[in-house]
Amino acid sequence: MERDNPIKVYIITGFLGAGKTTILNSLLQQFTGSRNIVIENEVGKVNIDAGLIDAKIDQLYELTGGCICCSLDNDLLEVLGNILGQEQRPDHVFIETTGIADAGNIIGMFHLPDVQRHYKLESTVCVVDAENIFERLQQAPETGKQVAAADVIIINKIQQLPVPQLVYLSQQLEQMNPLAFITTSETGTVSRKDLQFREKPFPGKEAVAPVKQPHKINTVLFESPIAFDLNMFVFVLDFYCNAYPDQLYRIKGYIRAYNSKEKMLVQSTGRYLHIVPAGEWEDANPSSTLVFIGRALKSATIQRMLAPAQKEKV
Ligand SMILES: Nc1nc2c(ncn2[C@@H]2O[C@H](COP(=O)(O)OP(=O)(O)OP(=O)(O)O)[C@@H](O)[C@H]2O)c(=O)[nH]1
Repeated sequence: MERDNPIKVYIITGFLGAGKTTILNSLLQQFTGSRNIVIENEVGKVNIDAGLIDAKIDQLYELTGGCICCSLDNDLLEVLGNILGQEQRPDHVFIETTGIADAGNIIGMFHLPDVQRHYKLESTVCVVDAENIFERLQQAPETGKQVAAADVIIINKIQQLPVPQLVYLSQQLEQMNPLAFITTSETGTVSRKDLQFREKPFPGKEAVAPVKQPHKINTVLFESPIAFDLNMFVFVLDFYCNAYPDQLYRIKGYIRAYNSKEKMLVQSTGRYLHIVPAGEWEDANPSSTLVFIGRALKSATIQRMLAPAQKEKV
């Protein structure tokens, strides 16, 4: 099992024209001195973005005519396999998705055991176009999923944006995805430091967004001292994530599992669900805390959904 020196992966998402390639070029300039590979995905037959990468990189893979989140998912896995066969392995792989990609499905691939053995997903970055993000959120559900799946959100094209609007936009994004770090970019430039994954404290109840915005993306915080039956918990979440992918975008948190001293880290983006032990509880009274991000989520629905997986209080 090879885990010592995994290849670091960065996924760059964002709706069409948000500024993904511009941001990627700016980032690549800061990764000189290491071996970098870029994977460009374009829904059309011709990859325009590939020609726009002007930073020095070691190799460029172009995947065209579909999306690596669905029709070209095997092509992405094949490329990841090919990279491993190279004489000199890269240090970093940057993946620029199409503007309409379901980011959760791509993230899910990096949790496949065979992929995880060689690759480490460092960060999923979502580039947001400050000029039209609210329209995009209403027009395209993928935009909401991209925001929800991100570890880092970059608000781009802010030159023309009055400060109060920028503050409002940041607050809205924070409510949509309280787990992500939010930063801004004036001219498509961003610092490498902003990409570093940092665990953010979980939002308190006061940070949870009401569902009154027109885009209807919100967060529900679930907290309970009642232990979960792990098998049932997996069954229930798997079922709901697959049944409602257009409503349930992301789940993250820790649960208390019945008959286990360890807390379990739960991550779900799109249809994949990943649960791993995460050390013993430091708290004398352990309690599960889960953040749900999605479209028009209601606290009562989440509670009803999880109830069958909860054991009696012990
Ligand atoms: N004014 C302004 N324009 C920007 C900024 N960042 C990118 N652009 C422009 O926005 C357009 C789209 O930028 P890209 O980087 O190609 O966006 P993309 O998300 O890769 O686009 P697609 O691959 O088509 O989805 C280009 O004309 C860029 O020059 C910015 O910060 N400010």
